[in-house]
Amino acid sequence: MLTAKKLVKVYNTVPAVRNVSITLEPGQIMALVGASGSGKSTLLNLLAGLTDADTGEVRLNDERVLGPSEVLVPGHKDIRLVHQEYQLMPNVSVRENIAYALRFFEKSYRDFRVNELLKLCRLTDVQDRIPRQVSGGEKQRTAIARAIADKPAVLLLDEPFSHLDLPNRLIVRDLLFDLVRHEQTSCLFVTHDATDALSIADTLGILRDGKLIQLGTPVAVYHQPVTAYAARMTGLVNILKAKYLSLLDLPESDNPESLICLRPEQLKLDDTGMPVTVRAVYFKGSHYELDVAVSRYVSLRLLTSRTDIQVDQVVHIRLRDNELWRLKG
Ligand SMILES: Nc1ncnc2c1ncn2[C@@H]1O[C@H](COP(=O)(O)OP(=O)(O)OP(=O)(O)O)[C@@H](O)[C@H]1O
Repeated sequence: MLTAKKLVKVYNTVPAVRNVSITLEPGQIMALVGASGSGKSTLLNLLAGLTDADTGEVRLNDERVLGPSEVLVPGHKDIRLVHQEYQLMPNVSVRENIAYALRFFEKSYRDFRVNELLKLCRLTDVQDRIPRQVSGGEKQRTAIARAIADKPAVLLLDEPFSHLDLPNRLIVRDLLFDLVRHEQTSCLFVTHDATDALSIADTLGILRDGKLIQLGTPVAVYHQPVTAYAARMTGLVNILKAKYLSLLDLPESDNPESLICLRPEQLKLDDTGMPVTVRAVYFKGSHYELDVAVSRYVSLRLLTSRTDIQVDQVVHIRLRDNELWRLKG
């Protein structure tokens, strides 16, 4: 189990990580989501023992993970970090890049394990190519295969999905899923886009300005975000002041300035609902996203499978159930 307790890191005067505590169980996938500059990379480096914390500590089971000022070779043997740039050896094949991580093992085991990793990471067909002859997705999977070759307890990934197209994102998502299931590796990745995090993580954290402002299951964070930032980081959302609830035929709350979070799927088209004007229609493949004007000041997003909605059309909308989520800020 990897635990971080009250980690703090300040660069000169810039606080990059503020008092972050997390626990990562074996076989668990955790995603930390945050905007650019929220401290994601710094936190990963602290967890990997590659940056010294100002205060706080990281432990793997009962052992303290030492920082670079305390050891000759920075990093912990059971914790691996896959960087965004992959850092592969450019002049040797995919297979040899992976095998290098196993150079201290017997050849028969090394061959067996490399074949297993090539299969797990869907790289068998490109194993003899050098990195510049494979795609970005394949490079990244090579970096993951190399990182997990000697079965570390913890795999940390910096933005594993950000440079990949959709098919490759799905391959990496499935790969991480298989990895934790087959090898009981703990996996923590950071990302600025929660789309993949929501579907794969057991636990989702929201980082803002170096602080972990929320930690919970993806379902809980998605439906009950603590702030407007957490709501926006986890998907499409309507955020409106409580004083506008009457426009939706809902009772206003005691504090008219408090913020209400309404996910688009909580709204539906319903002929008995409030009239609104369609401002835009976006085709999303499986459905359409509508931007509707409720008043001069309030517009909302909702989803529909109807194909007949046009811009400027008046439609009627209603809340699916009367459950509203109030944000704290
Ligand atoms: N070596 C450094 N020296 C000074 N400030 C730094 C250093 N590294 C990061 N910072 C600052 O610390 C804060 C957190 O940076 P960090 O790179 O951890 O964020 P991030 O969430 O990973 O950002 P991004 O998504 O853009 O990579 C930022 O304000 C950044 O400018």
